[in-house]
Amino acid sequence: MMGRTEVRDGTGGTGDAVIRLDGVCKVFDVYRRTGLLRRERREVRAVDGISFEVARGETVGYIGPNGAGKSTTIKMLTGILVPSGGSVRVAGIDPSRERTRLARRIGVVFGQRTTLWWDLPLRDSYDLVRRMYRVEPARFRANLDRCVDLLDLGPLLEVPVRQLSLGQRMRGDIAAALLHDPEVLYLDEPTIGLDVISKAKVRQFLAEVKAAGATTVLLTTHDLTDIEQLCERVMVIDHGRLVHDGDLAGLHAVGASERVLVVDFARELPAVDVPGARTVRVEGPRQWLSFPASASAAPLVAEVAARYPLVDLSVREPAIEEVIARLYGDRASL
Ligand SMILES: Nc1ncnc2c1ncn2[C@@H]1O[C@H](COP(=O)(O)OP(=O)(O)OP(=O)(O)O)[C@@H](O)[C@H]1O
Repeated sequence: MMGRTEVRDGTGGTGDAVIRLDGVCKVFDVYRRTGLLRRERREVRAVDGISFEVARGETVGYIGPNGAGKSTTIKMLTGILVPSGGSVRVAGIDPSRERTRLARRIGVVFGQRTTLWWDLPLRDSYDLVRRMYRVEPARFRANLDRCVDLLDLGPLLEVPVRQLSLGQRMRGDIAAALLHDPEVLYLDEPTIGLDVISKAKVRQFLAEVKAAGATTVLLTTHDLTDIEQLCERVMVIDHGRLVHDGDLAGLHAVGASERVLVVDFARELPAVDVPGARTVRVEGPRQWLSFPASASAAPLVAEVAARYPLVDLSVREPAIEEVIARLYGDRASL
């Protein structure tokens, strides 16, 4: 299952790993009231023996269904939570022991909440970041100019954060996380709730960060397009365990997932019959054709267009949950 080949050094790890987890666990005690004065203790193993390494400059997707343990992992990587077992190193630092020292070396973006100051204009928030991390002025200016340029922040710098749209705020948050040149960037759902244009801007910016090669990125998302556009490697966590570590194609192959071509014809037709796909739904002139996610849609589209009066089409990606459900279905039947 672990589809990655790693060159190990004598210390049991890869030479240039910036993030290193070895047998990491996090157990929460959860109490449930069972009577007037009685409560029952239950253990939740949110992370259950995870080991992986991420090399310098890699952008890795970290995905899984709700409650899988992604946020718990990221909280251990930032030092907010102390692991119940195993060891964590980020840039050579044990996060829970040296959280403040680590903070200078990492950047964190949570899609669900902002790290910016709500009532301050973006520019003032950035100035506070500069002072907090004691970023050298010339470096700060260069980083800010680059972010303003690539994230289109120019017209927003004087606007208080609370007046920004979600997409604008997210771009502002991403810039704030990078102004101190972190070696490692954690992105927790950076495109959640964004419109198509904002999503594209965020992805394009992250692609530039990746191309520059200096930052190691761990990306948590429910949007497979984020992964497809940014990550050669994807790790899947479910029930606190790593169930896949490899490329996205490998995940689709293992999960036997399917994409759906939605076609609109000029008129109602019986279910179409084209090689490499099966028609799974017909509704008036619209039909849904399922085909393997690992296959290209191009030959299928060409075939349909050549044989039928095609008016419009779109391709629907499988949801991560669906891929993982299949992956698990397959494993359960082994
Ligand atoms: N502080 C806590 N106390 C008790 N249980 C917790 C706590 N934090 C997380 N859990 C539990 O640990 C498990 C993993 O949660 P976690 O938030 O890491 O999942 P996730 O993969 O980030 O999910 P989501 O995609 O919904 O954010 C869940 O069962 C959750 O209920």
